Amino acid sequence: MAKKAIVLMNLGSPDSTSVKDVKKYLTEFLMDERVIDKPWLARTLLVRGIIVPFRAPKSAKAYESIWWKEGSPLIVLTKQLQEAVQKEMEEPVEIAMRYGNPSPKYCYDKLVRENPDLEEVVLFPLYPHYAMSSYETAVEYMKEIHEKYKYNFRISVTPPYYRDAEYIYSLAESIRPFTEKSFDKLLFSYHGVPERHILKGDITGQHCLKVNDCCHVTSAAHDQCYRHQTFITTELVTEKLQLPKEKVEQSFQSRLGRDPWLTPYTAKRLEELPAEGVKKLLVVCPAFVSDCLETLEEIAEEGKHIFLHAGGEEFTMIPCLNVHPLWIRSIVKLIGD
Ligand SMILES: C=CC1=C(C)c2cc3[nH]c(cc4nc(cc5[nH]c(cc1n2)c(C)c5CCC(=O)O)C(CCC(=O)O)=C4C)c(C)c3C=C
Ligand SMILES: [Fe+2]
Ligand SMILES: [Fe+2]
Repeated sequence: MAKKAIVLMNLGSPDSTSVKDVKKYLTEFLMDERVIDKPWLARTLLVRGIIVPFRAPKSAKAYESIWWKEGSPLIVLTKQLQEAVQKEMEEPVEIAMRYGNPSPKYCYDKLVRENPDLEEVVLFPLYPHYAMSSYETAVEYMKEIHEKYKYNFRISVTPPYYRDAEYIYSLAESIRPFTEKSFDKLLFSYHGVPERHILKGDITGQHCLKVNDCCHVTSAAHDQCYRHQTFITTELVTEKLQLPKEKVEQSFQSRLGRDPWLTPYTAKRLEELPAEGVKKLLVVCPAFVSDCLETLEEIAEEGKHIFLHAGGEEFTMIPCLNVHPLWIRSIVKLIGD
């Protein structure tokens, strides 16, 4: 029985690849006001009336193409991560998903049942970067459930670790073996967000996407600027791997809807790169620490197809950190800090 416990928090997946389960998952996900930041009525009409009915059958097919016999890769890999971290820690380690299962309440209840003297829970978001639609919503929801059900333990939160030396080292070392054979470019493809989210998150109200080269000009806004934080991860990993700048590029994937999202868009760059002389491409997706639909389907299947169809010759997707031993080491270190 422990006084302190760790919760690894991830996004979540549908319970199965059935259209019904995918609809339920997408509705919970997209009705989150930190994901689709429109007033409740507009969001409800858009999500329940348009996005979910049209998207669910397509998403269900996409999930089917990557589903493992044990379940969703994201959930299976997060469980594997839990087991690997647990081996290195005395405190109990649990997982909780922002949408779907296992839910935050299920996770807290299990911890309390098994550890009646629990005093503190450390939340570890499996997102290296701060975004309203990922890190923030996960943390705020865990806090909301904690308050709603009046649990007796206190919670603390691991800050975004996008520039943490151990994290950068683990990411760089996971990429290194792929850079040891010949390649033309390494593309860092991050999950995108609407530009509006970046403007909303700007605590100064006058920096993000307003100042020239905003993400490289010092600002208090950067503590919550997803775009800035992704650039820093790319720059630090590039430095660590001693790669020439011209062999590295950054883009943003997974755009939903017609609003402007962060650019350049990955799909567009994959189509353009072969004509620019890039024939052998490596792609890494550091917004995700566990492989998931967005890496296994959107990049490794769809992205590869776009690139090869446009004249590319070799496309290699570098796996996420998943259960890389250096990543486990950095999680343990970050939790201890
Ligand atoms: C407005 C829509 C979305 C925003 C903003 C968004 C931000 C965001 N998402 C992740 C991580 C993941 N997203 C995943 C899937 C996914 N994302 C969206 C929409 C937005 N995400 C949708 C609709 C979906 C579902 C699948 C689909 O229909 O395309 C996943 C994979 C989940 C899985 O089960 O494998 C992850 C992980 C981040 C980090 C982020 C902001 C930075
Ligand atoms: Fe997403
Ligand atoms: Fe910025």
